Amino acid sequence: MFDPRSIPADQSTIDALRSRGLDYRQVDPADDAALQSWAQAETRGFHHARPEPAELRRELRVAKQRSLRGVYDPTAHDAGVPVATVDGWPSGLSVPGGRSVDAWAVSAVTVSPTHRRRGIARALLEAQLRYASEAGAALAMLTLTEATIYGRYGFGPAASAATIKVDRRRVSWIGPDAPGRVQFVEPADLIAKAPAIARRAVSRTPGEIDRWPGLLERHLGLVDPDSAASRALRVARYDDRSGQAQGFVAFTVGREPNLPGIVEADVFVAATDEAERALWRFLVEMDFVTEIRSRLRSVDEPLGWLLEDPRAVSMHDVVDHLWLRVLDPVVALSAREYGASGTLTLEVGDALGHAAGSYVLDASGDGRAEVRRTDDPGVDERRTDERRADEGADAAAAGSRSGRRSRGKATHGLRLDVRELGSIYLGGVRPSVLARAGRIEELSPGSLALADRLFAAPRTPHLSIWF
Ligand SMILES: CC(=O)SCCNC(=O)CCNC(=O)[C@H](O)C(C)(C)COP(=O)(O)OP(=O)(O)OC[C@H]1O[C@@H](n2cnc3c(N)ncnc32)[C@H](O)[C@@H]1OP(=O)(O)O
Repeated sequence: MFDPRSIPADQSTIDALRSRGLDYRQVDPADDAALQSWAQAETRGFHHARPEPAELRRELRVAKQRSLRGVYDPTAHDAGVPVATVDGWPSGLSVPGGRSVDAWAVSAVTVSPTHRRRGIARALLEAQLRYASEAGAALAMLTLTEATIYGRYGFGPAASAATIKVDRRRVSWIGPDAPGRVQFVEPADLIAKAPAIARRAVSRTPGEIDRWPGLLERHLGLVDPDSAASRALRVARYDDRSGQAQGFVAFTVGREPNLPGIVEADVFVAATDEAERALWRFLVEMDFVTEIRSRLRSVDEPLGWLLEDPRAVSMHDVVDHLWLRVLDPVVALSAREYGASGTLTLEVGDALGHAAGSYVLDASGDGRAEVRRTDDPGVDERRTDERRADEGADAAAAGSRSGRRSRGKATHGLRLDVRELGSIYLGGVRPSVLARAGRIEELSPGSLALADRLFAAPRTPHLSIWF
């Protein structure tokens, strides 16, 4: 895996911020005091309380693997605490068809209220995109606080999430019985198996990203196991008929004396549909509760179809959860599978340059597509050659497919900005919807209908964590 700490600080960002009297630098992963100051600035930037000591220790462990960057004001009262923070790291992103594409996660973007609106965030974000390109990421990605911040850097909303609430009194299960079993497990006993289950859950869901070391420990309450929050957490695991662990939920039941409780199940990891059904059934049939809530669930949950009364399930707080920014359209578009065959030109605009150009996407009926850049064929051929070399065994298959396929001139095309390309990439937003909003231009009749069919994904994209 590419080590983000090896990328030197971006010189143009250093110069731009120095001209404003500010220092931009990477936080030394060996300097615990500097990491702590960075973490304090980040929690303050998000208006959070100061972290508990155990949480701070966990953050430092994660931080040592990352390339944290900070902006420092040498004239400030405490010049060792950054006035702005950002974190970025390489991570796989699951795409339709079951592959993972190399992407770059951006997180922890904060600028102190004392230094806002001086262009610091812009400098940090533009540098992150350059690091991502240097690292070979085909896309950058983030989850965000406010939806008005990141469009200007080429990000578009690509996968939604929602809070699911279930009225326990209306629950009557009509779905199939699971052949395996759900059982309670202690978090410490699950942690050895949890990463493998999570990995399979991630790979079957477009929009999910690789889990990083330390995340599952936090989800299972193992960072500070004696805290009240950790002691309230219960964990149940689903094992299939052959005893293979295929999913787990971590939940709390909040209740007042003598009153039924409310289940809060925000950690819900299922590597198979069978595990997903079994874990839902376990939660929604629980006695002595009135409601089951789960945040960051898919907007396409099958739960309503498993109950006699689908209105027992309601969806709340639907948000544009995952935002994507395409950096290399050839690699990004080649990684996913497509829902139809056909040839489509994409004329992509990008004010920051990374993805700007004209591309032809040539999809065969087997789901794969060949993508090439048409406005600079030399660059495209080099990139395609490198990609094929990287893909090893896939190269032979790709070669034989391209032999079968016509390289004829594309007759269908769209003109769009890189933001819209990010939004349609995983199949969570139909190109025709963005065209209705005036954000995609159809270059010839039939192009939108073809694009809708091509970009359709068999599974609605979904990201179930914050990062
Ligand atoms: C991936 C993540 O980490 S998401 C987390 C984002 N961070 C937060 O929400 C924490 C609280 N907010 C902040 O720390 C800051 O307000 C930030 C980071 C959002 C913005 O930092 P600033 O340094 O003030 O932004 P900067 O001066 O570079 O502004 C760049 C542009 O973004 C715009 N902008 C900045 N913040 C916002 C906002 N909250 N809403 C809308 N527009 C914004 C500016 O107006 C400017 O617009 P322009 O392109 O027309 O010139």
